[in-house]
Amino acid sequence: MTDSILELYVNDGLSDEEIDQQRATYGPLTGDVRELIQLALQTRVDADDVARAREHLAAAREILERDREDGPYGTRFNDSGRFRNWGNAAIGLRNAIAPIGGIHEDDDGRVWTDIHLGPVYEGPAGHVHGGVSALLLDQILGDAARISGYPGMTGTLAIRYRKRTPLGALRVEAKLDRVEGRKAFVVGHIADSEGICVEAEGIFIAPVWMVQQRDSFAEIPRPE
Ligand SMILES: CCCCCCCC/C=C\CCCCCCCC(=O)SCCNC(=O)CCNC(=O)[C@H](O)C(C)(C)COP(=O)(O)OP(=O)(O)OC[C@H]1O[C@@H](n2cnc3c(N)ncnc32)[C@H](O)[C@@H]1OP(=O)(O)O
Repeated sequence: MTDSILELYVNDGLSDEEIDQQRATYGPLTGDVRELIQLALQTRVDADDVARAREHLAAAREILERDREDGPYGTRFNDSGRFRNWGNAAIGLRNAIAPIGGIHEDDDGRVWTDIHLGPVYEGPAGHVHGGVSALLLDQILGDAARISGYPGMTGTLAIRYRKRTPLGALRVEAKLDRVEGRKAFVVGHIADSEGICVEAEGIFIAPVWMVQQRDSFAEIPRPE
């Protein structure tokens, strides 16, 4: 069965140089917008200054809207096999709400990231929103499955919030536990400097269309 999700896996024919150029152009824009999101929450300037700042933002929007796409970014790749999921809500390079900047892989298959969650990810006062923790774990557990050779969609994500997760510096990590047929079982956690705050077990299931696509690649593509 052809799955409509495949229509969002597109070879856009860009050269590696063009991809690098896009990264250099749009990455810093994402960083600026990320800072703006936090400023919108934290600024204490008065109404006149807010009005002036909004005029500048309107001018910036007018420029950016001159040439834009509609709809989701999807997953794009080129002839040399570089994959981009730059719209991804957890890790996308062009997504200003994505909290993860990049991931590390260890030789033993452990995947981890060190992140700093600012006040825009707040749930309980001063602490991380539980849904944001789930977002982080879904991504890093999914990446651990993929990097171990078993990419899949999240079938089940079981989360145990063991203690409150403070905003600030956190480590998120995950590792493949076992594989049964099309199901990859992955375990992971979020920790602060004093230990584990949130634990998770995920079951990542390779849909049939993904198994077919995966088999046509020499190795599982690494999104950038
Ligand atoms: C050009 C392609 C390139 C390929 C390489 C790609 C690189 C990929 C890059 C990146 C990878 C991803 C990294 C991202 C991380 C973030 C992931 C997300 O946030 S995903 C969004 C949230 N998840 C969904 O929206 C899923 C929605 N659900 C579904 O699509 C289906 O239900 C799916 C695929 C999960 C299962 O559907 P079925 O039709 O394949 O499953 P059936 O055939 O019924 O069952 C297979 C086995 O799985 C069990 N199963 C089915 N559903 C289950 C579930 N929900 N939980 C646990 N087990 C389940 C069944 O009991 C069965 O087990 P038994 O083989 O009998 O032992």
